[in-house]
Amino acid sequence: MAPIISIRDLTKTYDGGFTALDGVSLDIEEGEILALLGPNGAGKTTLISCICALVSPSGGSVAVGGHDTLTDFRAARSLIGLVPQEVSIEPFETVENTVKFSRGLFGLPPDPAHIEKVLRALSLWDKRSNRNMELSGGMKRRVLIAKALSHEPRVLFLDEPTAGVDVALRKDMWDLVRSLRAEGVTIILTTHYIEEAEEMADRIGVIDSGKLLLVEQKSVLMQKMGQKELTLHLAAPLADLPAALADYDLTRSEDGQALTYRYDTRAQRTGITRLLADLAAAGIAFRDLETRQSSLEDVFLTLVDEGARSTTQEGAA
Ligand SMILES: Nc1ncnc2c1ncn2[C@@H]1O[C@H](COP(=O)(O)OP(=O)(O)OP(=O)(O)O)[C@@H](O)[C@H]1O
Repeated sequence: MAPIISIRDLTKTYDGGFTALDGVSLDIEEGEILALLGPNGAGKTTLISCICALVSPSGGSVAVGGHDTLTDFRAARSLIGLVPQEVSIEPFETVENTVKFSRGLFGLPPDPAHIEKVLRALSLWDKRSNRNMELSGGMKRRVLIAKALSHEPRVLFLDEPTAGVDVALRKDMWDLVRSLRAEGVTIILTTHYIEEAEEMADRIGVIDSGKLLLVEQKSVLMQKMGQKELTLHLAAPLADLPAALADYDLTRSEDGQALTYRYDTRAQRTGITRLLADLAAAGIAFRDLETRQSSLEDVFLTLVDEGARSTTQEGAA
């Protein structure tokens, strides 16, 4: 099946000369939840804004549902619901009218039943006659989501939807995201909460300095996370790894005082028993050991760190 969003070689250089996107290519499949992770200033909002045609790219192309966002803007935009990071709603308008108005902006006929469904799903039905200015911060965020869903989009963008919201609202939001996905809506979210991406996403993309460093199925990343490290602090420093241990995924510390063995926690055999026997046979004794589980956060930090180093090297070359 053709991807619902197809991004090719997208670049964005802002007027001041800053390059916020640097050759991003990505296909997003219909019905998936994609989480975009990246540090502050990585380019996540710029990417979303280019896909939603709020920011004009400097190069490359984006198609949504087969419609080019530049040459076929209206058709592309009508498929998209966007929940922006910043809360911006008309303070004196009522909740219900705000959401109805949003639907009208897309040229769709009124559909009170749909508006009611959306407001109920977001626990806003009881507040429908309140003015936006009378709502709490969390409720205003819900109104933004209701607006984004008012025209029944096939793709929903959530730009840091849970930044600064309480646990209950966060849970509600994720329930809603799950039910939308069940209806076939494609969801792209940015978040700083790695656990959230871990829980919700089908695929995870890591972006830094305007470059997409990785896009991977969560299950594949989880496999990487399933890695554990066993560090052996040796009784005496080791100058070189003996050839008898060459088959193990072993790293010698710089000072030769420690050996680190990486293994998959879900593999049938970890290989630790055999390793310890082979170490003893090679005459290598250890005085202490520790184990450590790598997390998605480790994977993320390593990628961002490696990305930063390769960018510095490119700059120096
Ligand atoms: N209108 C603009 N003019 C100039 N530079 C901009 C503009 N908007 C964003 N930038 C710059 O582009 C880079 C990427 O910004 P962007 O908002 O896309 O990052 P982000 O990944 O969404 O960050 P955060 O996690 O902090 O929201 C930043 O260095 C930012 O300062």
